[in-house]
Amino acid sequence: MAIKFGRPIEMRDAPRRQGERQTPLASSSLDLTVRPRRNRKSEWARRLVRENVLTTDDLIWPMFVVDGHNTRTPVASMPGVERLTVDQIVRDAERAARLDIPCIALFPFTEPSLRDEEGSEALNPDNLVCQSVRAIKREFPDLGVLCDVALDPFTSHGHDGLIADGKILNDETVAVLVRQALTQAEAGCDIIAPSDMMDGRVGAIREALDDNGFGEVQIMSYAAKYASAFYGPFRDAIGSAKTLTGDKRTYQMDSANSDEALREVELDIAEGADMVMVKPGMPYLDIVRRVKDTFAMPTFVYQVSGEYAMIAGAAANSWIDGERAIMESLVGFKRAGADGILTYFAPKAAEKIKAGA
Ligand SMILES: NCc1[nH]cc(CCC(=O)O)c1CC(=O)O
Ligand SMILES: [Mg+2]
Repeated sequence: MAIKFGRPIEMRDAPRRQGERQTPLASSSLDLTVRPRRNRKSEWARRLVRENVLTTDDLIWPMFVVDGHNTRTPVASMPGVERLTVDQIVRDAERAARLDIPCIALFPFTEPSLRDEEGSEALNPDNLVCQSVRAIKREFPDLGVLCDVALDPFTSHGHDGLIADGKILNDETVAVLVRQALTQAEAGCDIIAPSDMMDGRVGAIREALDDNGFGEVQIMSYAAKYASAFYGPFRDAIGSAKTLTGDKRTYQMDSANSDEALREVELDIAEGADMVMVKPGMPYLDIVRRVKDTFAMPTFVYQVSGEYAMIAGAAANSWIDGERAIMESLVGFKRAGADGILTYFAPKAAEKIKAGA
């Protein structure tokens, strides 16, 4: 059947039956040959024609790590999400493994006293991220661990790179990011995920990993990352919201752009990215679709903190049915072409999937 704009051409002019019917219609009946509702008549019929499925294999669970012991601190703007001390991160890693979530992602809340202009704590082999990776890998070597590469959790100004005269320096920042990536790889990180949006960082990190015996460490590039208001709660969670000076629009993308996302993704693939990511998620589903269709790469999407807060906040007020909204938003990413989703809803969604719901 020829399809144009998603509709079979043959159907456009013939929605109704031609000629005489054997059985006369009741006066209120439409004489329709095609009734799409037939395929929705019951749960088994809907399951039979369902085009996309969400499985636990599609999920990456981002977690926040903080200094201390045996403590879980709620993040006010992300109801249900907590900052965890390293021992508690290991407990949630165990939960991830039990739920068949393939991979977790780690983000640190760095003590303000450890933050400086250069983000030097990023290079400390004993920083919270590295401690967590080692602790997790000791107990759960088969759980994937992704580490974010960017300086914002470690800088006093909250930017992802080094600053001089109010400008974010590109090449100087890349040199530091390379060292940060090596530090994380040394700790046992499986996937390096540069989220900084400096030009050329994927190639530089790939070369350094290969030169230092980390040829198997993957790179998931935040390739099309937009300057977004939806990162607000994340910046609360890592403690950079109050300190951030200005915004990130000289390095993160303009939300009005789409072709530019393809150019960014193309560059990161050429530089050696194994997987690419679009971020944020829900307002950028068109970008996910274009990236997947254009490059046929493993394509990930980040349902970011503000998206989480919108759903969790509305659900907490009973303005929406939270569980259904979560699953609907996640299958929406699959429908758009995503191979996987970073989402703070990962454990909840995995539990629901496992319960067969
Ligand atoms: N470069 C850091 C980084 N890595 C992931 C997020 C956002 C994640 C979220 O909002 O859930 C950010 C924030 C930012 O760029 O300001
Ligand atoms: Mg780029």
